[in-house]
Amino acid sequence: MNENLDPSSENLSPVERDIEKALRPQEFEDFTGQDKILENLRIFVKAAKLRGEALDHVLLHGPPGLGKTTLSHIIANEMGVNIKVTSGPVLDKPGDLAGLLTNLDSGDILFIDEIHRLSPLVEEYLYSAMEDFKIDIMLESGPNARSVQIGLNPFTLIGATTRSGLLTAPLRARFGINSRLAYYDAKLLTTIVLRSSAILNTPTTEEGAYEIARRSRGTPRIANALLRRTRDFAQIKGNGKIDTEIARYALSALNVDEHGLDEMDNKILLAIIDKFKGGPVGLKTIATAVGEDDGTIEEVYEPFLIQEGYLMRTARGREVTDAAYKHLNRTRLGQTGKLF
Ligand SMILES: Nc1ncnc2c1ncn2[C@@H]1O[C@H](COP(=O)(O)OP(=O)(O)OP(=O)(O)O)[C@@H](O)[C@H]1O
Ligand SMILES: [Mg+2]
Repeated sequence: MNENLDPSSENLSPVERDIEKALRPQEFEDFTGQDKILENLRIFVKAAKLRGEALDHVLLHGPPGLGKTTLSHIIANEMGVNIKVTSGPVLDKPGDLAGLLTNLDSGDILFIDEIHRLSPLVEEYLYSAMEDFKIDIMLESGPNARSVQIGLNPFTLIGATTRSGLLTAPLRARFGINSRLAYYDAKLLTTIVLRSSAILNTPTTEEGAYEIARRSRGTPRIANALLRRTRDFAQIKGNGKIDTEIARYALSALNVDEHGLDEMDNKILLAIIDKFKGGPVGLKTIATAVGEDDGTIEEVYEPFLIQEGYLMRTARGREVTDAAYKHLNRTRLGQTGKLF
């Protein structure tokens, strides 16, 4: 994904990080879209609070930037509990996990990002913690080594992943609540852009917001990033206001394609068209052609291309649609290599 448009929070400047924080919804009320998921979560949170219990474990999956981390923090706020944040690759020994788990108060949330990247050893260690709120810890080492079982405060594990296909069945089965976030339509993203521009004190017309929204790849993170950059253009090249004209100007200066597809989206479609006559072609072959991991293509890029009608998944492999040819200004050739 284009780095400028998809800043993961680690490589943001302090100012940008503050902005990111200000834009992040804090309560169910501020979170736009994903209605079905929200509706259920509100009920589960309310019921758990009424019973004075920890919320059941939650698995959030879906493409990057759709609100998994945001939703986890909202759940903690709404439950009125603490949230400890870690990630799969960081937890490389069961001991790291034990330290975190034993420090959780009753009802607290442990958020594990990129949970598909847990090592098998740590994952197995997590099973009894999730199921019985118990873990084994090793006392001493060498010949005196022995393990004791200790009880944990009831807690909620929230796991987030962009690659749910990589989760093992036993881990997946231990989540009582399992939600897949979907891409946002342009209308929802317009609401998000308008909310963000209000927080940023940038006057924005509904049409201007829509122009940004419809070119944001169905993704709130990209919509917010494009809004911030468009705001810069509005300030320097315009009168500080965002309308359709300045939005179009900014988006074209930022090389954002008319339909919001990013570089990798277009690369995938072009490879299928130019190298494989539009398909069908296998996923691994596409991955090699564009130099991207096949799992990432399958779980990050394909869902959007399929949703937007550029790509089809068939029994014989991936095929592009006429819309893809049109989008990329290519002409579909017949089997003989001649034009239809
Ligand atoms: N439903 C929403 N309403 C308003 N803003 C949202 C919504 N979802 C996400 N955002 C905004 O988009 C940004 C990215 O969301 P978030 O970090 O939660 O995505 P993520 O799914 O955790 O992504 P990743 O897989 O890369 O970790 C947030 O900072 C937030 O400002
Ligand atoms: Mg996240």
